[in-house]
Amino acid sequence: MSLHPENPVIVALDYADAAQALAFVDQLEPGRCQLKVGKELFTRSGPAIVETLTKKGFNVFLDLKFHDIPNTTAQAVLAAADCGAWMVNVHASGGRPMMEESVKRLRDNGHNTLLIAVTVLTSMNEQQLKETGVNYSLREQVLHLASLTEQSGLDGVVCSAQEALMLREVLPLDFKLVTPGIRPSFAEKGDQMRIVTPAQALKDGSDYLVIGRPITKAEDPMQALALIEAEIRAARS
Ligand SMILES: O=c1ccn([C@@H]2O[C@H](COP(=O)(O)O)[C@@H](O)[C@H]2O)c(=O)[nH]1
Repeated sequence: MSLHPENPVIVALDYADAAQALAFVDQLEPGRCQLKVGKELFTRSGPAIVETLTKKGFNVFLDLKFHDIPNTTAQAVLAAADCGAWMVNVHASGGRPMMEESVKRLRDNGHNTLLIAVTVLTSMNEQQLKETGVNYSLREQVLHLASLTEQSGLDGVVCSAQEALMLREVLPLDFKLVTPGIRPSFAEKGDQMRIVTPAQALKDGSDYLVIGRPITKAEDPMQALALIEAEIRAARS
């Protein structure tokens, strides 16, 4: 089994501006969940939003999925850590030198920020992956990129919880599996292809469940979060 954190939910704050994000966050007590700042909110509101959420006592996953040459990526990862992010990420398909340089740059500068890598986006299926020129099956590609990520010294990967059981069999217990594409039974699939319920994701070895629209677009976001937490408690009892 993996070393599950007590509160595994990472809420994706995919809001158009800081005011909307903070209106949601102000209803939460720190420690109840982690928060994710992604490309939309970061591009609209800048690094200040990470500092604000961190000062409120939340762990912030800055999900900018860097993918560039090693030096550029490493400097961007360092900048993300300097903002106070608890977790940052790159695309594993950027390759070993890019990942090794990024983790080295973080540690050389005294950061213990978690660095993880995206394997195959949870919005992709077999056919879409093939169209990008990858000839491995989707599961083979996830396994291949997760192994490369682990060999490059990173802390974990972003994958679908559909791949969690497979990865848990071969990767160390403390290697983090961060899984978007989480859909409780009451939520719509939207553009996600490889979806799993919160309870099943934890059962199969996910460490963190990234959940956006099922909470943020719900009629009552706090009630949606409470329902998900209840499902998690039941799965653990
Ligand atoms: O493979 C990936 C990597 C990142 N994401 C991000 O997670 C959230 C999921 O939001 P939902 O609304 O629950 O679908 C979103 O911010 C994505 O950018 C992902 O979905 N898949």
